[in-house]
Amino acid sequence: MESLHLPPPSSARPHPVSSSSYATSATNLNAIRQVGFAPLTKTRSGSGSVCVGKRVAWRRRTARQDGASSTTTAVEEGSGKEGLLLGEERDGSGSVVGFRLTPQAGVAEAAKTPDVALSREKEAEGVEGVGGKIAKFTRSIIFVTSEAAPYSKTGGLGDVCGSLPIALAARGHRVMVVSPLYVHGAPDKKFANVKDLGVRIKIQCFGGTHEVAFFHEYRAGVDWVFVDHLSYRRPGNPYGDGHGAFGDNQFRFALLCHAACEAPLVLPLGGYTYGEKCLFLVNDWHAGLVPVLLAAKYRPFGVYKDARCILIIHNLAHQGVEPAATYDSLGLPPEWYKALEWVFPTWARTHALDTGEAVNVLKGAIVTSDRILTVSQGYSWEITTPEGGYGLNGLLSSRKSILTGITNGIDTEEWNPASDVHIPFHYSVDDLFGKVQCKAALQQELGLPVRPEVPLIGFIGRLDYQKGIDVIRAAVPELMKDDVQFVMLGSGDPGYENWMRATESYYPTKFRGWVGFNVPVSHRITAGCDILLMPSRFEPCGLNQLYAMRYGTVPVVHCTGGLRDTVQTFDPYANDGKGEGTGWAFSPLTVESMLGALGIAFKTFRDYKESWEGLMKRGMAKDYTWENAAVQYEQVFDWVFFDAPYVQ
Ligand SMILES: Nc1ncnc2c1ncn2[C@@H]1O[C@H](COP(=O)(O)OP(=O)(O)O[C@H]2O[C@H](CO)[C@@H](O)[C@H](O)[C@H]2O)[C@@H](O)[C@H]1O
Repeated sequence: MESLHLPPPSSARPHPVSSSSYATSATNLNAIRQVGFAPLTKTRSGSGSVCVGKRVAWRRRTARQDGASSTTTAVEEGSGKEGLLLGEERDGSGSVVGFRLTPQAGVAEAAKTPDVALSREKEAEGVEGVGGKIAKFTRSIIFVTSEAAPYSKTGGLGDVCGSLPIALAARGHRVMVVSPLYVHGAPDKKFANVKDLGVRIKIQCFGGTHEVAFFHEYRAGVDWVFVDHLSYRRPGNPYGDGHGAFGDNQFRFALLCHAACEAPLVLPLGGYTYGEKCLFLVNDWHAGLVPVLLAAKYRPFGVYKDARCILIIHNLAHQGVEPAATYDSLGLPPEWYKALEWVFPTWARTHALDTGEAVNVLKGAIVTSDRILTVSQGYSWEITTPEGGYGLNGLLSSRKSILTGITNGIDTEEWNPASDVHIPFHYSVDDLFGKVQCKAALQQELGLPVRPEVPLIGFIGRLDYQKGIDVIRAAVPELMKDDVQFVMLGSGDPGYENWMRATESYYPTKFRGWVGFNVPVSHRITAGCDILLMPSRFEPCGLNQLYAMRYGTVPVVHCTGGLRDTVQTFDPYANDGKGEGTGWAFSPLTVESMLGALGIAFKTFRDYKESWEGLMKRGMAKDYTWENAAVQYEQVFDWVFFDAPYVQ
């Protein structure tokens, strides 16, 4: 299919008109958009940090200045006419959550699109979703995320935000995913079906007014919404390029959050907006300003008072911390500074005059969200401990009663050894011959000796401290003494990338290091290896061990977080000698204990073929479908609506 080249938003585009025709509290919205959160006049302490003690005085001054904070303009060229009310949309409790309007000129196309209209009607009539299961209460759900596969992916976050929305939509929920439109240069096939909604909003933050546009694709029952702004249109991945992280990431993701808060109010998807009574699912720090904005910018004006927000933590190590002086740019009222305030302990400060003052977006999300979820139960406990809490353990402990974990699912269509388009041979739990062929094909592809009797170990992941890559590096000389083969696929830290290249030339018949991000290769490694190694220092959930088990590849993992929850150490004596378990989870994280676990795995692979087959088959039989996880999410959705909003 011919892919689209998307032009950047510009003032020459169709002129937006008032959004007053939408089914929202228009008067209140206008009030919000007219209230100024103008930047404060800063004074500085000796260290260069903003002096917080002066804030109140500045606030009074700026309150009189009254610059518009966020102006929303929308819909169709020129008309400004209100749509005709055709009907209402009600939730499970009978409350009106949205109105069906006659489509306005700018949105007629979306409403007319037959598959969109038809599937939305089917949902409304209660036609059964995938697996014949529909949620008891259906909700309007807004995912906010920095990445969503297949449009953007650098790791597991993209996988989750590409799959969970579809699973929830299949259960009858109305689901929108808001993420940036990362396009650059040549037309990008991934965005070939994305259409400009013709809606522009103006967001006031970072000392200026920034216009963003919304693009849209309705796919697999989900409204995929892409926020378009020049700052997302650059080479590299969503967060950085060869020179490191982008310096304006705080701005880029603040913009995403502002736009995501407006999306349910201004986007007439399928003819009508999602409305105010919706549930935001915000993922990691990039989306962390959403609950703060709901509490600080919208609720004081009576907007979103029935909405709720759940923070999903995929990785606590990244928190969106920036100098305290940047607070004034975020487009938040000055009196909410404390929500984001973050003071580094004395030992972490760089010099004697450093006051350690910063703003921490994830902290802001933790103190304003209605509930907090992590991507496994084990991790939800770990982040309340000093070892796993990255400084936020105290705060997270204080919110323990609303903190839960749900293990991620996997996309069982993309990751299915019986039909995977990326692997050369197919197989299933009933016929494993294809796996033997996949191993031979992988050895051949990598230029390794084709030897079925040699255990082939794989590693896939970011070359990052989190993934225990230093432990692998320290263990390789010892590991390579054994008759094994090892293939690593990863990118990240240039030091480790160079080490992988050097190791390959040092052990040409045993080691391969594939530097880069390559999804088809990751599938072939998952299918072709006997063992998947994951010595992660911490792992909120981990997806590769789940993919591995589904492909009959036995995981050897560090016993932490989601790895501990999902990989059960092999016990050959259990079950009347038939054995139990799906892999090995070793602890502590040392070279010795990792080599010890690998040694047992090699012995089992070589000498106990039946036990090995049992390990493979038990892993392949595990149910890690998103359908399963979605049902658990729904339980949390019910809980979040039982309670009043945490910040009113
Ligand atoms: N070089 C490469 N080439 C091709 N594919 C590659 C690759 N490197 C990684 N991938 C893929 O990226 C994904 C990585 O997912 P993980 O869950 O293992 O880790 P990540 O740390 O990114 O995610 C964070 O979020 C997820 C989702 O919640 C949590 O499971 C996890 O614990 C947490 O750290 C997998 O799909 C993997 O195959």
